[in-house]
Amino acid sequence: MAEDANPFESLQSQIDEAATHIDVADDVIERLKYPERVLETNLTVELDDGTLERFKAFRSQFNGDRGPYKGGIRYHPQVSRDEVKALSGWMTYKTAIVDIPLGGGKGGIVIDPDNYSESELERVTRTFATELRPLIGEDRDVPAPDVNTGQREMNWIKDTYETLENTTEPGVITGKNLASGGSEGRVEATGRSTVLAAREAFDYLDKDLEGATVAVQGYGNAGWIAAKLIDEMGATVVAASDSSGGIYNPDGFDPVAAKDHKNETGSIVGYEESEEEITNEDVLTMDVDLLIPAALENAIDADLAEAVEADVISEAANGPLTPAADEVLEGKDVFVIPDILANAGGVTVSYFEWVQNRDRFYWSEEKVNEELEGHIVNAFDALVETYEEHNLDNPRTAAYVVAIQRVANSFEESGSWP
Ligand SMILES: NC(=O)C1=CN([C@@H]2O[C@H](COP(=O)(O)OP(=O)(O)OC[C@H]3O[C@@H](n4cnc5c(N)ncnc54)[C@H](O)[C@@H]3O)[C@@H](O)[C@H]2O)C=CC1
Ligand SMILES: O=C(O)CCC(=O)C(=O)O
Repeated sequence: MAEDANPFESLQSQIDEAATHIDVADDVIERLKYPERVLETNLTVELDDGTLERFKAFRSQFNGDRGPYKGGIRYHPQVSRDEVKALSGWMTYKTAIVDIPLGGGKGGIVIDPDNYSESELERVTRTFATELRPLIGEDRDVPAPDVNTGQREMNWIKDTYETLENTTEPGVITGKNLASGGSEGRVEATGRSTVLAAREAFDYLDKDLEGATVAVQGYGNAGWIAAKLIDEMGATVVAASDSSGGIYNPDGFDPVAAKDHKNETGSIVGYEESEEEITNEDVLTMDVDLLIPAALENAIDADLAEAVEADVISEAANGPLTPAADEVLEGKDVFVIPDILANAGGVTVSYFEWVQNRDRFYWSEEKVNEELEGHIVNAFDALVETYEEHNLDNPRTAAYVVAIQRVANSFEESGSWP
């Protein structure tokens, strides 16, 4: 298992590294390294057997200089205050690199949803929504899905908020289903940007995506869609894993059938096209052209990075590399497309959902995907321009240079209170 780095410290070291390449004053950088505020709350919820259980929950509002705080809500036993703070910081620089008028936030509940019934999860979610009510709103803070949450939870939060506020405000949350005001293309958006960014990187590096081999770690929303779309672009997905283990076929397998198998059995392990069952570490260190980490933070530490053989990494997950791993991979000339760009499709289409909710006018899937592609290609071009102009060794630093500069500009141009 990879050694754990504190994700909040990882975020701060990424900011510090980028800060050495930009002309932003130290006191402004200091402001950009910490959340503006963090809600820590305890949700007391009645279980189906009538007993009460307490769940710790957080919402971090990192930065609102460029617009309302924006970012997902995660349900996971490892959710912690520092994790949520880091994730909200990454959201701030993510919305900046893709240049959408939003800030950064993130939330989470310390819970393993597999251990609770649907009605218990609904009560937990509605209790959290009640706690969040004074903080959120379409012009204040707009949550969305993340690990182990999806349309169902977003619909519950919207309904709770609208009921308590006695209003209609679908833009208070994104990632809803279509009937509740969701957007076409939101479910696929994170995986879509991961592969669009990979396509741009392959083009930049003069590498052929057609026939390229791909390994995907994590087969949830982000990972499986990335596998499906990269397969459609002509690449060959040879390995994938989820929390139960991995599958491998040197000739490639059908990502959709692998997902069907996971839906039926709970895991991709045992999928019939797999020639060999492999470990999660095998997936991360496989000799492939493209590696897509799509699970959780700290998947690759410095030791594992020594064994990584991929040429390009497109980070669907947030924070999958520790800073020490980043350094090792930089030394090995692995081109890492940073999370804040690679997985920014999710928040970009969330932004489109928010725009559509406010306009009460809905777009076709074709328009959503076309607009998304424009934002990702522009962000990649901005990264490359800065990468070359500053002669940087790490694309992540280039992305942060662009993003920090944009957030700092908004802050500085708003003037100051006496
Ligand atoms: N859902 C979204 O719109 C967005 C998600 N992300 C990031 O993508 C990553 C994955 O999120 P989702 O796909 O939404 O979550 P999900 O809950 O749909 O899927 C997570 C997947 O990771 C697997 N997993 C967990 N631990 C693992 C391990 N140690 N080894 C291998 N697989 C493991 C799970 O089995 C599951 O297949 C997270 O870092 C999340 O923050 C980023 C941007 C947007
Ligand atoms: O769709 C959103 O607003 C945020 C998605 C998210 O949590 C992320 O990009 O990490």
